[in-house]
Amino acid sequence: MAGPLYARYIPEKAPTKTKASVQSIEAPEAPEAQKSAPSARPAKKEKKERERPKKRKRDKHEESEEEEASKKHKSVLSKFEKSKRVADAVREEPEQAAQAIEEEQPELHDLVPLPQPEPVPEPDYKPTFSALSPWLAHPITVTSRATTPFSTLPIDTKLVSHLNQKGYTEAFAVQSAVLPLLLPGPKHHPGDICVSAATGSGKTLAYVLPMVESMRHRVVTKLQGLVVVPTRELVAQAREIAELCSVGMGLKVGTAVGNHSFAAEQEMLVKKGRRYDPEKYKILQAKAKERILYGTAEQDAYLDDAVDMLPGHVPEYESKVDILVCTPGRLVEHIQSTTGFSLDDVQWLVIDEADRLLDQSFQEWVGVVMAALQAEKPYEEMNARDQVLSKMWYPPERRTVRKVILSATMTRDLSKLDTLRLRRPKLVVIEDAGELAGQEANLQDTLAAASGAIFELPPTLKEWAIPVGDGSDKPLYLLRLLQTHILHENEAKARARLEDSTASGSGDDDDSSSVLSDSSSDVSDTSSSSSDAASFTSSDSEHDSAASDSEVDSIPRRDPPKPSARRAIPSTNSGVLIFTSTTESATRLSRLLTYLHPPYAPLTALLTKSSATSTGRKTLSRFRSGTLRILIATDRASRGLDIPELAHIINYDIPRSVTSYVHRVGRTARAGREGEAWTLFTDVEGRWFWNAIARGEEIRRGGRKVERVKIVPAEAREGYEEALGKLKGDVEGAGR
Ligand SMILES: Nc1ncnc2c1ncn2[C@@H]1O[C@H](COP(=O)(O)OP(=O)(O)OP(=O)(O)O)[C@@H](O)[C@H]1O
Repeated sequence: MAGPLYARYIPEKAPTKTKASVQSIEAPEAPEAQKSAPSARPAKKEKKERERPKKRKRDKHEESEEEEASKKHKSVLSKFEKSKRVADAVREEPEQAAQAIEEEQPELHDLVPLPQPEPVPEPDYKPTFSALSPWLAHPITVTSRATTPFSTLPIDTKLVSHLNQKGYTEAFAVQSAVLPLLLPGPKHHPGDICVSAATGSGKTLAYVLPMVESMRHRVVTKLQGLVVVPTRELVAQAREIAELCSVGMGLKVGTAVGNHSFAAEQEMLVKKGRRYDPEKYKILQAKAKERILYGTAEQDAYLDDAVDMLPGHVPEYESKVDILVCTPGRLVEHIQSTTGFSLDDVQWLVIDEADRLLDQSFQEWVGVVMAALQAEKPYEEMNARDQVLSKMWYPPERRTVRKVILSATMTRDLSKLDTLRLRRPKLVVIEDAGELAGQEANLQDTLAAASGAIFELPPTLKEWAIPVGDGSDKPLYLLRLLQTHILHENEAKARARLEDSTASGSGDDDDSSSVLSDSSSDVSDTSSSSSDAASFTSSDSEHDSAASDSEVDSIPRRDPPKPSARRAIPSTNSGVLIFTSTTESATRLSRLLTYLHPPYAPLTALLTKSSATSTGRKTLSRFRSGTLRILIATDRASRGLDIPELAHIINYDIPRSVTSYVHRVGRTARAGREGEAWTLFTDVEGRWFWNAIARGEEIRRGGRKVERVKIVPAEAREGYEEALGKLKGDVEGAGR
C-alpha cells in the first residue's frame, strides 16, 4: 500500500548534487569515521582558520545565496533521511513500517463536526433581585393548613354563632390571612389587598365578611360594596355568601347580570324620589326650557325626571342596595344608562377571578368603573357640608375605596394591575405547607416563585391522565370511564367478580387481583377500584415520549394520606362535571352519550353559554341534589362554580391553557374535600399536556404527580356507529 510513497524517495544513485549532501549521506554509513572524529577535529579547525580570510572577502550577496542553498540542502536532506529510515525499516520489519507510515499520514475528517468536549455545566440562574414591585416580590405567604377559629377574630359574636350553625367553624387559611388585614384591629392594613389562593380555598368569605362587618352600623341604604365577577353563576354564589353574613343586619344585597330586563334591573337598583328645593328647581326648569328652545335634545334622563316634578321639587335618587354583585358588562351599562346609579358612596371594590376580568375588555369596564369611582359630584348633588367646603376652595374629602383583588391564578402583570390604581397594595399568597417550607429555606426560590405566576392546586386533588390514541374513539373511552369508575353502574357485577376470583383463588399472581385485594381494605374506594378491574390495564409504553415517572402500571388507587396533610373529607356527590372545548362539542357529546348508553339520558344535562340563566340555575340545583349525575359544560363553568361535594371532573377536551386546567380541576377537591380530575389526551396533545400541565413549572401540586393510566375503550363498536349515524341525522335534520 505504501510502496509507491517511499519508492519515490529512495534515490537510485547516491546524490551527487552538493558536497554537503554527500557528507551527510555518508555520515551514518561510516561509523568508523565517527569513531575517528576526535582525531579529525584539529585538522578541521586548521582548515576553517585557513578559509576565514577568504570568507571575509566575499560580498554579502554571495553570503545570503549560500545560506539559502544550505537551508534547501538541509530540508532535502532531512526528507531524504526520513525516507531512507522508512526504507530500511521496511526491509527489516514491513508490518511495523506500514503502521508507522499510517501514523504519519494526516488524519482525515469528513464534514461532520468534530466531536466536542462536554460543555461545562453552568450553575442555575438564581437572581438575588427581582424586577417586580416590592409588594409583588415579597408577598405575605401563608401555609394552606393555617386555620383560625372565627371566635378569635374581631367579628360580631352573633355572626360567629350563625356561621358555626352553618358549618363554618374555623376560618380557612386564606380567611385567617386576609380577615385580620381587612377587619379593624392590630393587623389592619390601610391599603388594597391582592389574594392568590387555590380554587375552593374559601376566598369568597374572605372578602364578604369584612365588607359586611364594615357596614354593620350603617344608617341609610347606600351602595357601599361593589363585587365584580365574570359569570352569572358566580354572582349567585357571592350573593348567597353575602346574605349569609349579613343576616339580621338588614343589609340589602342586589345583583346585576342581565337575567331581568334592563328596566326591571334599574327599578331594583335605584329608588326615584323628590326633594323640596325651589332654587334648584328653577335652575333645572331653565335648563329644560333651553333644551326645548335650542333643540339641544341631548338625552338627559335627569332633566326628563325634573320636568315631571311637582313645583319646587327636584328629583332625588337613592340606592336600593348596600352591596351590588354584578358582571362587568352589566355594571358598565348601569353606570352609563341608569339615572341615579352612582358609585359615589362605594367603599369596597372587590374583583374576583381578577386575571380573567383584567384579561378581557368587557366594554373597557375597568376604565369606566375607575372613572366613576373618582368622579367628583356636581355641585347641585353635593350635600350641604360639601357645598360649603367647595365654596371655600376646600375640595370635599376624597373617598378612599378599599380594593380587594382575588384569583386562584392571580396575575403578576403590573400593566394590568396598574389599571386598578391600587393604593399601598399587599399580596397574600396561600401555599401548600411542603412548598412553603422549601421556599423559606431558599430566598431565591421565593423570589422566583413570586416573579412568575405559579398556581397552587388543592392538596386533596388527585389527577389522572388517560391516553385515547388518535381520539376517534374518545366517546368510548369516556363511556368506559363513567361506567367503571365514576358512576359505579357495574359495582354489583364487579363485586361479584371480585368475590369469585377471591374464592377460586385464581389469579393470585395476577397484578390486577392483587390490586383489588389491596384496595378492598380501602373503604371509600373498594367499589370503584374493584369495578376498575374490568377496564384498566397496565400502562403501555408507546407514548413514552410523554410518559413520566408518574406513570402507573396498575389500577389507580388513592395514595395513603400524607401524615402532614389535613384529613380530607370524602366528597359525597358522585356526579361528574365533563368539560368540552366548545358549546357545539358539548351538545354533540351529550347526544352521543345518551345514544350510546340510553340509561344516561335522564341523568345528563348541558351547562353552556347558551343555557338561559334560569335553566342554568335549575340544572345546577338538580346536579347539586344528585338528580342529574352528568353535567357537560364549557369553560363557562370552570370559573368559581362551587359544588362543594363534587367528586369528579373530566377534561374530555384538553384545556386550552394552564390557567384553564387549574380552574377546571378546581371544581372538585374544594374546601378540604377529596376530588379526582381525569384528563383524556390524544397522541397529538400528549406532549403539551405532560410538558405544560403534568410537569410544567407553573403548577404546584405539593409533590403529588399526575398519574397516567390506560383504559380500554368500551366494547360498543356497533352501538357507537349507530349512535354516530343518529347524530349525523340530528345535524342534517337541524340544518334543514
Ligand atoms: N371557613 C369555612 N368553613 C367551611 N366551609 C367553608 C369555609 N369557607 C368557605 N367554605 C366553603 O368552601 C367552598 C369554597 O369556597 P369559595 O367558593 O369561596 O372558594 P374560592 O376560593 O372562591 O374558589 P374558586 O377560586 O374556585 O372560586 C364553599 O362551598 C364554601 O361554602
